[in-house]
Amino acid sequence: MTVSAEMWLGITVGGLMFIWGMFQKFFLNQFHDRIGIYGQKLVNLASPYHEITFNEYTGDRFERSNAYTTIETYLGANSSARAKRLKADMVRDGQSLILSMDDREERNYKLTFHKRHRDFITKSYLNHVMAERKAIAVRMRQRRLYTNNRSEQWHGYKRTMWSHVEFDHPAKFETLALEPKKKQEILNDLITFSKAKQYAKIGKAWKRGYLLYGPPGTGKSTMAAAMANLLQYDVYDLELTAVKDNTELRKLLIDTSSKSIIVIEDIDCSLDLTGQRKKEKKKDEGEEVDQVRRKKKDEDESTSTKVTLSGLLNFIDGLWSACGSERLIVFTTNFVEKLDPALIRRGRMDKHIKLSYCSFEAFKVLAKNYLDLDSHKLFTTISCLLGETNITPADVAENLMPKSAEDGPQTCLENLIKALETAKEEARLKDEEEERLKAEKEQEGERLKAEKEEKEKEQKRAEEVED
Ligand SMILES: Nc1ncnc2c1ncn2[C@@H]1O[C@H](COP(=O)(O)OP(=O)(O)OP(=O)(O)O)[C@@H](O)[C@H]1O
Ligand SMILES: [Mg+2]
Repeated sequence: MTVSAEMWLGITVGGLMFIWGMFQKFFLNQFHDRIGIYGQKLVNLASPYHEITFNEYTGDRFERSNAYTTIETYLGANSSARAKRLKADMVRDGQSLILSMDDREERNYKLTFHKRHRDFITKSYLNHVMAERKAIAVRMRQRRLYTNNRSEQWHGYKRTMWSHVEFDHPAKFETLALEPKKKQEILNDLITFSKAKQYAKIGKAWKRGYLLYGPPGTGKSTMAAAMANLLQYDVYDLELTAVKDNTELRKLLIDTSSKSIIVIEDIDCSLDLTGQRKKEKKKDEGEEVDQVRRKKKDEDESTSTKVTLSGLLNFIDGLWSACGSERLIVFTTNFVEKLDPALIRRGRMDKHIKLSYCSFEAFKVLAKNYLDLDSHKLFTTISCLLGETNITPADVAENLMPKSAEDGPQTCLENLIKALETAKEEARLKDEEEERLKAEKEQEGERLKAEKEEKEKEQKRAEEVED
């Protein structure tokens, strides 16, 4: 072959390759696409199934699609159970791992359904997924315990009315020592409240007030925490003595989120009967404070820094709360009789719950909690003693707690019996002492009466002699 013949062949082969490339690019690809489209149409015609795809990212926005994240939450663990590539994250307690889909895993969800169910899927099912997703998000979120800051901290760069920490209280209704009937009643009330969307429909703020009263150590604070845990609410622990006036109180309320429980502990100590906030005791240690200046300061305080009863009533009535949001208000007190009736009338404090000394039923809950006991031969003795003396659940719990590793249930129950006997003896001595004081007082009264009578007689006699 000559050089020119070789060159000609080379050019021809090159030309053919080029033409084949062009043919592929412009004709075959289009042909292929068309086949794809028509093929899919044909399959769709034949197949009764429809499909919705939810891509993680839509359009050219670099934001994750809401629909995708909704489904991700809804499917929860299921989606990662099927994924081949997983990534692990440490959860907040640092003790367990959460597995989720790896970033390189293809991210979209496909919902396939029979075309006859199209209406059901697009109208009902997807709405259900969205509603469920909200409920799941509420269940999963880390709840918070808020405490109110003094208003001096409300301004500036880090201004916050409420400071928060993670709310991690272990209290549960199951472990609360209370008569089962009473416990069930409270549980029913709370659950009915949490589902009562009609509150908003009838124009009533979706809130409910609970007044928990009883002696110290009967579980008022524990119950407030159990309520928050049951309903999965945040807790706002409102310290009224740190609130300057009604305006501040209103601002604080506006700044609370929905699905929350606002707790005011020992309400009787924060507000006195006349509606005047009790002044906080301030220690003026060391330096002598100028009397005049101090008087002026007190006057200023009494005119400008107080939360009044009516301010608190407005607060409770939810006049300032956003409608439709779920809020519980809980007051605790040791002295219910000290509270203004207006403050605790039904409608404001819808439910009054008396927490009292430990009954046998309540003791059984504590024995189960602390010793995992359902029955024991010492229970009869304990039942008798509980009927004869007053002891708080806090004291019972304290005695049931093993003091050392060797302490078994028998020892703990014996400790409790000893404590009950001591309490009974102390109560007997106290009663005796009271009786003695009463008798002494009566005797003294009689003596004074006799003395008075004797004096009167003497006076009469003296008058007769004079006559
Ligand atoms: N009814 C109860 N059920 C279970 N545990 C209880 C109960 N009452 C008290 N306790 C235990 O006693 C401790 C003190 O209880 P809590 O703080 O709830 O009492 P309180 O009624 O709020 O008292 P105070 O009036 O002094 O605020 C709790 O940590 C809890 O372990
Ligand atoms: Mg308390």
